[in-house]
Amino acid sequence: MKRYQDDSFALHTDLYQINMMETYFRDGIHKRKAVFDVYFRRNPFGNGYAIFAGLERVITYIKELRFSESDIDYLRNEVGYDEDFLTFLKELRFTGTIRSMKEGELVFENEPLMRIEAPLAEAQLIETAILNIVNYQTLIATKASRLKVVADGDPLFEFGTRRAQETEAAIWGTRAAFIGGFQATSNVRAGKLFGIPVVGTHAHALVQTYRDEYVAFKKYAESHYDCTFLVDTYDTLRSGVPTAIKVAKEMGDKINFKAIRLDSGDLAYLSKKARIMLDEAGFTNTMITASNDLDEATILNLKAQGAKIDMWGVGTKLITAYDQPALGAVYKLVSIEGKNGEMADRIKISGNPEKVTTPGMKNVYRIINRETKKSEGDYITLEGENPQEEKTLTMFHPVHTFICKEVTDFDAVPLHETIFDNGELIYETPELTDIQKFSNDNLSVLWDEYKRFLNPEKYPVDLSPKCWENKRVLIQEVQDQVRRNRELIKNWKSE
Ligand SMILES: Nc1ncnc2c1ncn2[C@@H]1O[C@H](COP(=O)(O)OP(=O)(O)OP(=O)(O)O)[C@@H](O)[C@H]1O
Ligand SMILES: O=P(O)(O)OC[C@H]1O[C@H](OP(=O)(O)OP(=O)(O)O)[C@H](O)[C@@H]1O
Ligand SMILES: O=C(O)c1cccnc1
Repeated sequence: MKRYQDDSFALHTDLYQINMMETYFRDGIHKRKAVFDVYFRRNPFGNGYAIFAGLERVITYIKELRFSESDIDYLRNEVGYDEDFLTFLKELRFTGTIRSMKEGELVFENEPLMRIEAPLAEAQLIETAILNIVNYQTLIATKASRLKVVADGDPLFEFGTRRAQETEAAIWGTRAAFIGGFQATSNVRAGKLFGIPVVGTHAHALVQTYRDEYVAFKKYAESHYDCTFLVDTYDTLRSGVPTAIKVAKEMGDKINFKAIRLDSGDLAYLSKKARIMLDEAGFTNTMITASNDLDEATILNLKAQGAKIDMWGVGTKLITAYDQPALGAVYKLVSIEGKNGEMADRIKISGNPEKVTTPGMKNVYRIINRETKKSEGDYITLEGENPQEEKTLTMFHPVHTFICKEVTDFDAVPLHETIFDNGELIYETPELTDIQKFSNDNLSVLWDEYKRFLNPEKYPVDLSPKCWENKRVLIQEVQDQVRRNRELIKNWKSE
């Protein structure tokens, strides 16, 4: 096959999206307004919350969305669409409205992270890329936030590029990790692109190159002011730590003996012993960094063992979301314009009540108790409802409706921002450090029960009575329709 230039993201979609676009185009309904929700059904890693990330990349994708000449050539030559449809694709730009959670926002299961209102064909096309971006970045930001909670204020460094699922995952995963609370990265390109602080020690290769640990540390010290020596190449306590101390003493003020790094063995035992050796040599400010397949469970455990580790380098388990590599966010149609121009809500039924979609154009509010300043839960309304106007909010679980509470003195904080308004980008992405701060500050509205690392309490995400009634009516309508269809098929078979 001829090779085509990789010059656009428009084909970064599943073929079925373009096939559906073609059906809508042939039927003349491709310009009807459709509304889709992006949401996930289970918080990742058994966590009590997730951290939303990915919006910046979604914005760039939407802004630049257009089929290039080579895209059209490929579709014409290799897939075989007709010219009129190809002309439509060629002229396509995103003209819809996107409302979204801000990056760094605390988000929960079954609430719309993004709401896309756009001509049906456009909204259909962008599903795959949006999910691709948001699923991964939200997963990594959440993993990073879990690590931050257990690190309890210690600096966390992202070391994962070499183990990431390809280059873009490393870059955008690093950005997501920073949003979730990591302090720095070893990936220099991520530093350049996003302004994330870069950090680096040295690898075992340096010691292997000079063979002798003393020579290696000395050469490194002669070429760098800030020194972190990796002390585990041969024998951490008998050779690595004493050699690092010797070199630091010899170099005196010519270097800043910042840290040693432990990368194997029993990190609790070695760090305690190394701490004593450093202190006894007068290097009380020299810190200990640990790495080696760390994750939140290991860090928590090392802390429980009294490990004397000050900084943590986390690679594989963070950047690959090792224990749960997919978030599972979905993109579901919730409303569509009818022939008469009026919007008609749509539902998708499932045998599992938690998988039944919530129809209608919706908004999400965080209900903050004015007295405690803590969140009572998130509250999903239909468009046009304003929960702030209610004196008393009745919040009930959308499946187990007997779980119910009344809230009176509250602020209803809208969580969605308008990003694109009829195709026009009206949102300015904040500085990454502000996003990180926003993400960190947000955690203070959650009671500790929702933040705990193991078996957290389930955070309420509730529907307004109107939203719930709308869903109930649609379920009824679909059930009636299924019954009618079954009758028709029965009659047709017996004819
Ligand atoms: N005291 C400790 N308590 C709990 N887990 C630890 C402790 N010390 C190290 N670990 C973790 O145990 C795992 C040890 O893995 P592994 O046995 O592969 O490392 P290693 O043999 O020490 O080093 P390597 O094989 O990388 O040279 C790592 O995930 C590490 O972070
Ligand atoms: O363990 P991770 O959480 O994935 O963190 C990144 C790992 O990458 C490096 O090891 P590698 O064996 O690739 O190289 P090095 O030890 O020779 O530096 C580093 O020493 C860490 O162990
Ligand atoms: O700088 C480091 O210590 C580092 C960088 C990448 C991976 N592992 C360690």
